[in-house]
Amino acid sequence: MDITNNQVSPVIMDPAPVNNSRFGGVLSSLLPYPKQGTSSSSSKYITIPRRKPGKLDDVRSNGWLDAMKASSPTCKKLAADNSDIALEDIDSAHLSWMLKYPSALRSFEHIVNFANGKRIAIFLDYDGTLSPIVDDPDSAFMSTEMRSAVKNVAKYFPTAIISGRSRDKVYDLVGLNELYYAGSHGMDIMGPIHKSGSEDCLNYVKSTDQQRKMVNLFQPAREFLPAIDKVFRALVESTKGIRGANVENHKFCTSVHYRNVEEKDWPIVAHRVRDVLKDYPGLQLTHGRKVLEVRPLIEWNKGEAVEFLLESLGLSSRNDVLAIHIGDDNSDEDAFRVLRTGNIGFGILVSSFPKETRAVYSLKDPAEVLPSIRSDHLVMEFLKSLVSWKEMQRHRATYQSPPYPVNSS
Ligand SMILES: O=P(O)(O)OC[C@H]1O[C@H](O[C@H]2O[C@H](CO)[C@@H](O)[C@H](O)[C@H]2O)[C@H](O)[C@@H](O)[C@@H]1O
Repeated sequence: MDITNNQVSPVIMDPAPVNNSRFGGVLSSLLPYPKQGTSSSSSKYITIPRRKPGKLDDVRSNGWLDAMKASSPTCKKLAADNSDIALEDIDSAHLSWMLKYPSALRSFEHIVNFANGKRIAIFLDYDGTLSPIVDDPDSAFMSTEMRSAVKNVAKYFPTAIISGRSRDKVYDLVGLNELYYAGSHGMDIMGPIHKSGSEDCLNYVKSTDQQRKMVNLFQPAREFLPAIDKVFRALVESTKGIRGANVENHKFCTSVHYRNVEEKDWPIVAHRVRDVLKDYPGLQLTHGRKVLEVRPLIEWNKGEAVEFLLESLGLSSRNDVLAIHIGDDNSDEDAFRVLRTGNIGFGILVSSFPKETRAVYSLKDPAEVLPSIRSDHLVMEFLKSLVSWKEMQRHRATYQSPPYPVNSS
């Protein structure tokens, strides 16, 4: 049996699953990938390994431009024609991709059957997941309906936003106090007081949240703050002549947007960024959706942030936890990977086009690719379905319990 779909036999398995004691060998046989690592331990948060600087990739020979072109491709059919798309118009590559990564909405029954009796934790990316992708990053607002869907989810399940934006910016955009927030690709986490009590290390900062409640800030890249600030200013300076280029400071990382730059000028963006980065061997470059992201060269990403939050919430090393991460971007792959390899849960990739992913499910299958159906609406539908399912379960539990106390003597 496979968690991805109970009707079709969809997923070609990797090598035979190993028995996973965390899940009593059950989840390992349900998820398509076997557990490879062990569960996280709090001691790993004391020192986060810094990676050795590598040689800076050459813009032409090493595929910066290919990656820039590949990031966030537009589905030609959608761009060219806003009219109805028949299912038969969707190419076979997409259909076979969908067999491998079925729609989380169409597989909902299967997901909740599997989740029954487990403690669910929800991790959500922001841009392209909770909000639609727009040209101006400052105008990427989530809808009021989405906000209320996320708020409802958080009533029943611990919920965290894990974004490439700075924590403050993403908090301003989401505006819900009941969530946990991890900004700068997980390098700035505001979470609960760590259950293991191991916060006495350099990476932790005690702070207060918007309601003046004591919280822990976990910032494993604090020493990079001056470098990020400097590189941000250098990038602003070096790209200021490029029409449409825009640089954002996200505190522990910085983004160079080229969505609004004419494609003929993309090589200029790539060269300028590369030239700046030559002076910063402690920083690395990653590719997002029409954005170049500059971040500290440390072993920390959205995947580590998911593990960290699970541990802080007292949800790691338990057999009954199911973590779900929903995201659309390359950086979300780190979270998908951790969930797969740790057999902790699964990822849901939001994508209109087939792509390699470590997620188990997708949102936007061929029928959902209609231009009138927005990805964030599908994510909202999934979140609402989870809430309805949970409410139904509670209702059933109340209805089935005897109306009077049972005398056990
Ligand atoms: O991890 P995320 O929350 O998805 O953050 C990744 C990047 O998101 C933002 O950029 C993306 O969304 C913009 C608004 O829709 C869009 O204009 C841009 O092209 C996308 O890449 C954010 O502005 C970036 O700084 C983040 O790195």
